[in-house]
Amino acid sequence: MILIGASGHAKVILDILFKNEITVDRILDANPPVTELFGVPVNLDDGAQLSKETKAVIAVGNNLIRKKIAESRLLQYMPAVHPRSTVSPFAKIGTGTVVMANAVINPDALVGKHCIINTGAVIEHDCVLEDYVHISPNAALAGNVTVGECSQIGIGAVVLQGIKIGNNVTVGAGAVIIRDIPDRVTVVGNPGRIIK
Ligand SMILES: CC(=O)SCCNC(=O)CCNC(=O)[C@H](O)C(C)(C)COP(=O)(O)OP(=O)(O)OC[C@H]1O[C@@H](n2cnc3c(N)ncnc32)[C@H](O)[C@@H]1OP(=O)(O)O
Repeated sequence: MILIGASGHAKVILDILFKNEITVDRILDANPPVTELFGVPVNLDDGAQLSKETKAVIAVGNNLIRKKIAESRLLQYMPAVHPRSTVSPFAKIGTGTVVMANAVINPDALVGKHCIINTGAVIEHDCVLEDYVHISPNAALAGNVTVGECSQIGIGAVVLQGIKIGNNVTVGAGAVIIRDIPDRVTVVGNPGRIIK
């Protein structure tokens, strides 16, 4: 297994992989901030081709950059699920998606590829998360919520049941979303209002 990205987010993913007794051989980073993380060497990512059989997780928090890397490098992307998260056997999570400690994903939720379900996040029944979504720590989606590609739900935000959130949306920390949100906007506050 390799990681792509050596940020703080990578530390959390390494911790999850270690807890699952998965060996990480190396970490690639286009601009390595360190030479090793928890004993795993960090190497310069010069864009060289890797075997398509290489198992990998993209440990990059920025949704658009994660998408760019996934689309430019065809590897065997793996999920990373913390053993103390709760993922229903009736939910689905896509390749490359990471699920942090204490997160809950309830039945019939569909979580796409390369998503981040961060620490303590709650994804209720029947939610649909498209690819490259990030649900930040302690954010909660009530039942039947839809979140479009590359959108981020900020730390501690809540989304009421049945709401549809568009693509490339940023929901600010602590926001309360009570109405559908169109594509490419930033929403903050309670009730959530569009500021950009
Ligand atoms: C493990 C991890 O760390 S995961 C990462 C978790 N991090 C997050 O969830 C961060 C979420 N990001 C935010 O909440 C950000 O503040 C954003 C994206 C909503 C806005 O950021 P920016 O685009 O830089 O906007 P900026 O800081 O200039 O604020 C614009 C206005 O919105 C207000 N504002 C910003 N964030 C919020 C918020 N969360 N709630 C209410 N108001 C807010 C500001 O006070 C400012 O108001 P003003 O124009 O009246 O002065």
